[in-house]
Amino acid sequence: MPTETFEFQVEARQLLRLMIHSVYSNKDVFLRELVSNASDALDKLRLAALRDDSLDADVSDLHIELEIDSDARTLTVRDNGIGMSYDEVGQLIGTIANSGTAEFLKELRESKDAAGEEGLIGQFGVGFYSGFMVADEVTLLTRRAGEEKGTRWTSRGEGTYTLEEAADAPQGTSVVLHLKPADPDNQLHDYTSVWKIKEIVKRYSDFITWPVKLVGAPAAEGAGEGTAEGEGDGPAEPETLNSMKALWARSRDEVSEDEYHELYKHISHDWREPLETIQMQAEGTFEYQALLFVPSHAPQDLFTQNYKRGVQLYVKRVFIMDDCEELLPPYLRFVKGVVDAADLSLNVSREILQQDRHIRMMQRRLTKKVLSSVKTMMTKDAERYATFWREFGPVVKEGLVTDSDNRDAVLAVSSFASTHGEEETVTLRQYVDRMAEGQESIYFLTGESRQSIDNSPHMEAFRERGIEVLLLTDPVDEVWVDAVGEFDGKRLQSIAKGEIDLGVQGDEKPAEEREKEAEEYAGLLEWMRERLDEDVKEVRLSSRLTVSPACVVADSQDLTPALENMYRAMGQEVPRTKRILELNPGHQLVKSLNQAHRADKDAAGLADTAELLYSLAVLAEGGRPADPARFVKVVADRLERTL
Ligand SMILES: Nc1ncnc2c1ncn2[C@@H]1O[C@H](COP(=O)(O)OP(=O)(O)OP(=O)(O)O)[C@@H](O)[C@H]1O
Repeated sequence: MPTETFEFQVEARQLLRLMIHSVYSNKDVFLRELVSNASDALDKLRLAALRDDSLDADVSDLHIELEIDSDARTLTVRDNGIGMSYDEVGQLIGTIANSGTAEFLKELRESKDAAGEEGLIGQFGVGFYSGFMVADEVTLLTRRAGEEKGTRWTSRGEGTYTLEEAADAPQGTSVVLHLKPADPDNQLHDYTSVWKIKEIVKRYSDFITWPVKLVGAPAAEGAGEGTAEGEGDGPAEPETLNSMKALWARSRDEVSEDEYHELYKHISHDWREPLETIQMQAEGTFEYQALLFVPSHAPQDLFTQNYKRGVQLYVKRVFIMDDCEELLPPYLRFVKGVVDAADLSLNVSREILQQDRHIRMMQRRLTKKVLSSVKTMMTKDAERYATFWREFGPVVKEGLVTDSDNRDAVLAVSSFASTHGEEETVTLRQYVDRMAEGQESIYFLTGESRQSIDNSPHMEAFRERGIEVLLLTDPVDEVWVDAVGEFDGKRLQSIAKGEIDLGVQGDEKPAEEREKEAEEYAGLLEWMRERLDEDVKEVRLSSRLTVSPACVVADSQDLTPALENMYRAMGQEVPRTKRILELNPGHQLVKSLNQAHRADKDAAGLADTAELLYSLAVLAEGGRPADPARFVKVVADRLERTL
C-alpha cells in the first residue's frame, strides 16, 4: 500500500495551530499526555487479553519506555499496549472525538482575549497533539495487538498527515518527537535532558500503574543523579521513573493534593482542579478502596442522554472498565474517580455488575460517603459548597425523587434561593428554624427565573407580611416538592396553589367583612366564570393579592403549567388543566368592574375587561395569553380611548 496523504479535520487543525503557535508557558505537559495515552493503551490490552484467550498478544512485560537520542534530538514515548489499526489511526489521530476537547475549543473561540486563551490552554488536557508544542515533526508507529501489519503516521502539524503500512512495527505504539531547538526563554526546555524527563514524570505521572522506564540514557548523566546503575559510556540499565503506587491504596497523608489532582485529570479528561477529593477504604468481608472526585464545573452534557457517567472500576489494581454506572446513583453522575474492589472477578461484565449484591452494597456506601462529604463541605466551607450547589444542585435534587432511602441525607445537603436574601441559599432546616410563630407551612413558588418569581402577584401578600418564600427555578423542583411533601412536620406549600390562609399572621380581615365582600362580588364572579369557561374553572376573591388586580392559581392537586409543559415535551398526552382566577377586591379596577357589572351586566366593553384581567394574570406569572394578537388588539383599543 503506498503512502497516503490526508488533511486534518477542521477542529483538529484548529487545535494543532494552537499547540504550535501558543504562547502558553507550560510545554512540559506534552509528556504527561503521551504517557497517559500509553497507560490507557496498556490497560486496554491487559483487559482485552483477559477477556479473549485467543488474542495473539504478548502481555508478559507491559510497560512504557521513554527513549532519548541526544544526537538525533528525538524523544520517543513507547508502549507495548493495544496499539491501533490503520483505520483507527486515521479516525483517532486525524480527528477530535473527545467531547471535552470540543468543549474546550468552543470556550477558546468564545474567549477572544489572549490572556483567557493562555489560561484555558494552561489547564487543559491537550492530548496527543500537545507533542507539537515541543516537536516540529511527529512520527507514530503502531501495531494493533493481534494484527500482523503496523501503520506509520507522520505529520509536521501543518494541515496534513501521511499514513503508510509498516511491516516491521512491534506491538503497541511509539511516538517519536523530533524536538524543536531548546528555547529556555519560552519555556521550551531541552527534552533530551535526563533530569528534565525524570522531573516531569515524577511531577505528572508518578501514580501511573505501569512502569515508565528511561532507556538509552547516557550513563554519565543518569549516574550524576545517583540513581542509574553502571558506569562508562554504554547505555544504562532501564530505570523506572515512577513509583506506580495506586493513589487510592495509599493513606491520605502520604499523598499530596497535587498528586490527587493529576490523577483526577488523567481519569476525567477535565482540565481544571477538582472541587473535592473523597477517599474511602472499606474493610471486612468485601474489601474495596475508592478515590472519588467532585469536579469544580458541571460538564455541558450532564443533562443529555450521551453523558457518560460512572467511575473507573479496578479489581486488585487491574483496570476493568471506564464509566462503571452501577457504583453511584444517577443523581451523583458527575462524580468521577476510581473504585478498586478486592473480591470481584477480573472477568466481571456489565451484566453481572447489574445484579451483583456486593455492587449494590458498595453503591449504598459510596452514596452515603459522597453525601456526608458534601455535608461536611457545607458546614466547613460555605463558599465551596456554594460552588458545588450552583454546579450540581439541579442534579442532586433528582435524588429527592428517586432515592427514597437517602432522601433525608439529600435534603440535608440541599439548599434553595429564598426571599430571605439575594445571594445565599437556605436549607429547609434554616427556613423552619426562623418561621414565625403560628406559620404552619413551608412556602415556595416555582417558576422560570428568580426575577419572574419575585415579580409574581402570588408573592404580594407574603412580601407585605414578611413571610419567607423559597424560590424554585429548576425543572426538577416541580417534582421533588411533591415527592418530599413535608419537612419537620411542616407541609411544603406552593403559594400558587390552593387557598392560602395567612390569617396566622394576625392581620386577616374580620369574618363579617369577608362575607359582605363575598355577597357583593357573587354576581361578578359567577358571570366571569361563565365568560372564561374555556380556561378557568373558578373565579374567587383573593387573600394573597395586595397590589395586582388578579392572579391565576391551581388547585392543590393540579399540574402546574411548567409541569404540563414538561410532560408535553416528553411526548406525554396531558389534558389541559383549567386554572382558578383570583381577584383582588382591594384593587380599583376590580371594584369598578364590579360596579359596572352590577349596574348593567351587558354594558359594552365589560366582557373585554374580564378577558383582559385574566390575560394580565397569566402574563404576570410568566405565561402568555392564549391569543396574543387578540390581547394586543383589545389593549390597543383601550389605550386609544384614554388619549
Ligand atoms: N499510545 C496509544 N496507544 C493506543 N491508542 C492511542 C494511543 N495514543 C492515542 N491513542 C488513541 O487515540 C485517541 C486520541 O488520543 P488523544 O490523546 O488525542 O485524546 P484522548 O486521550 O482521547 O483525550 P485527551 O484529549 O483527554 O488526551 C485515544 O483516545 C486513543 O484511542
